[in-house]
Amino acid sequence: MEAPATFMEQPAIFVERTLAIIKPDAIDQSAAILRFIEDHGFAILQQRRLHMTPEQCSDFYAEHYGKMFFPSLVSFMSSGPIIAMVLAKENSILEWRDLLGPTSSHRARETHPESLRAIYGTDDQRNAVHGSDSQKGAEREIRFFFPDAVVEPISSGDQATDYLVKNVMPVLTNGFVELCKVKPEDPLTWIADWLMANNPNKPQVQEPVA
Ligand SMILES: Nc1ncnc2c1ncn2[C@@H]1O[C@H](COP(=O)(O)OP(=O)(O)OP(=O)(O)O)[C@@H](O)[C@H]1O
Repeated sequence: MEAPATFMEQPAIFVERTLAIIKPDAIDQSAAILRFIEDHGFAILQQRRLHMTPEQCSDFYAEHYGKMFFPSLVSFMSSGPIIAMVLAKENSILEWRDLLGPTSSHRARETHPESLRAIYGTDDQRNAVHGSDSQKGAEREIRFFFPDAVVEPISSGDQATDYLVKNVMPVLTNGFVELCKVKPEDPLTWIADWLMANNPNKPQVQEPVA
């Protein structure tokens, strides 16, 4: 016997988060860089503008401690405001690194002229933008700038499907059935109101006894 048709395709969601920074040398170009980020399909989950102290910069770039360029890197990164962001997209760590281009802006202009560092960077150090280089790095860096952020990975694949099937689809399906019966002129507002009225998780307020 044929399996009954499901009401809706079950979604498969694969999301990865990365930390991006617009560095002090490119802060005046932040509107264009933010547009570039959104045009490339990244969701900006969190965003904050801040001015780091030299101590915070030393902590953030601790892996480079002892290198020749470390003192000037700390002084550059603490020279003005930055924008730190959590970006989300499938394969976001690699994809964002690709869009940045090589570390040196000079080299980026030679080999990756379309990259952000080629367009907005100046030299080997003032290279406009940063991106985490691994999953572990992304977790550490996201925690560094957004300590209150949820740190466990965003649900993906089967885990996300299970969550939606268990917690969202049954109520949503009932709502859609009602929606199809009523066929209102503005279906989105109608379904939003219906969900507010039929949310099984809404707090039950007891009427005061007269
Ligand atoms: N040779 C260098 N001279 C001056 N500054 C440098 C040099 N190499 C790296 N830097 C600075 O230190 C930062 C961190 O260097 P790293 O090798 O981690 O490069 P990256 O991973 O491409 O950059 P980021 O970590 O900022 O995304 C660079 O982005 C750049 O600002």
